[in-house]
Amino acid sequence: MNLLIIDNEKSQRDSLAGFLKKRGHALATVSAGEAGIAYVEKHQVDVVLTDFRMPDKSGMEVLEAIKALNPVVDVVLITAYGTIETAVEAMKKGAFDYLTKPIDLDELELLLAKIENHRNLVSENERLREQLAERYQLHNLIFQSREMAKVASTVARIAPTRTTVLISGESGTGKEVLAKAIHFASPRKDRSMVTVNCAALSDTLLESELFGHEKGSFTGADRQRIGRFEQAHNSTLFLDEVGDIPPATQVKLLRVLQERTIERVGSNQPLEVDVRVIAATHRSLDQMMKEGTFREDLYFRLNVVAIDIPPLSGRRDDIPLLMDRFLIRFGEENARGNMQFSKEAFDLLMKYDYPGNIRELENIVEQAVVLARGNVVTSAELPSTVRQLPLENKPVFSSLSGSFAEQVAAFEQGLIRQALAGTKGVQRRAADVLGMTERHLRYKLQKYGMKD
Ligand SMILES: Nc1ncnc2c1ncn2[C@@H]1O[C@H](COP(=O)(O)OP(=O)(O)OP(=O)(O)O)[C@@H](O)[C@H]1O
Repeated sequence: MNLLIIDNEKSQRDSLAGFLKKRGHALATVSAGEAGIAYVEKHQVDVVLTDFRMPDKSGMEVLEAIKALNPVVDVVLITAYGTIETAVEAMKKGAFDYLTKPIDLDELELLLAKIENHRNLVSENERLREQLAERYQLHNLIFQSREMAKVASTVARIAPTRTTVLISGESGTGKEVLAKAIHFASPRKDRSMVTVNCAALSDTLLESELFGHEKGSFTGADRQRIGRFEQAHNSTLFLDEVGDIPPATQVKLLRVLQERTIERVGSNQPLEVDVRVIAATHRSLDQMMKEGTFREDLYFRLNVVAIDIPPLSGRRDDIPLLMDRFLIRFGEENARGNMQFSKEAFDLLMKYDYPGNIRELENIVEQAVVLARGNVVTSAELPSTVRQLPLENKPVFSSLSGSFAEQVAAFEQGLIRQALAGTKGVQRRAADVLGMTERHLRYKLQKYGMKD
């Protein structure tokens, strides 16, 4: 360990130092309290052995100062007059222990072994806690909004189980990202998550995709095929766009979920599978169920835990963090170094509604990074839908030309026009809005030749 001895008596310092060096510790010595505190401030120290009575500071003051600087340092007080009171006070202030003079070297050695043991345990605990935190830090899921924190806490609760989860949310809100986050926070994380996009396949193909088929079971089935359920054995199966599963396949899916066995198309041999199913939909299954296009029994099987991801416009607190992370990511991917948004680009992106949700934000930032000339993304690189958003703090005049008087006049006219537009031309109310008398407003209108 790294030890520091603080003692004003040279003989005591030297004898302790000699002994401790021989025991393999790294050692520093100082002769006063203040110097000891300064040393701790600048160096890595594990244990401080400090004398109790010193001319400049008491051992108790040294103890307090060191603990305030770095609470991880263990402090041992050395006192000539061991009284219960001093011991109690020292322990209360956070000393690891105290020793009485003359120091019994065996006792000192035992004490240091105890400290070392304790420190190892503490760092082991910290490591375990970090590992735990890492596990609960959701894989690739960026958020800071309260809405998503709620989602994340549900995920943390249900991830370790095998419960079926139904994720709903608009397109691009991150349903697949969330499914992966659940998978990676689950005990199944060491096997890959298997994904099926149910909307992308025709009825027959979807069935064989999900459950596999035997050779010759239908035209074109020229060899046996392992289905996604079998592939996802002991892992997670993500059924994206589950609302698009046709009714006949819905029945089969329901049976698999109930019985936990599958049959390949063209076989009646049941195979047991242990699969956790996460389903996602951008459609309202609730509505589809009412309309009779989605089976009620399947809906309840899937909807054991329901997670609804709000659209990005409903959790605007996530926007700046996502902007920032995407800027870093695309900056790195395109070897553009440290990128930044100009103030105007930032304000516009903060204002936009993102009908395409996170996917749209991601695309906008990627495109802007690619188009940017230097390291700054300006509003010129943003799509016109974003660029054309009105910004309240936009200057009234677009260029600084003309004399001071001309610019002030233009500014005043702009304000007056805006106020009149807001009050549908009613001058009395416009004057109120502008905080001037009606007479003053009329004077200005006349002065600028504006329509009365
Ligand atoms: N919380 C998030 N943090 C980081 N990236 C995200 C997050 N949510 C979504 N994304 C990104 O946004 C894009 C869309 O996400 P994803 O494919 O998961 O959405 P989806 O809801 O499944 O969309 P769809 O319904 O269209 O399939 C992806 O590129 C993903 O990386």
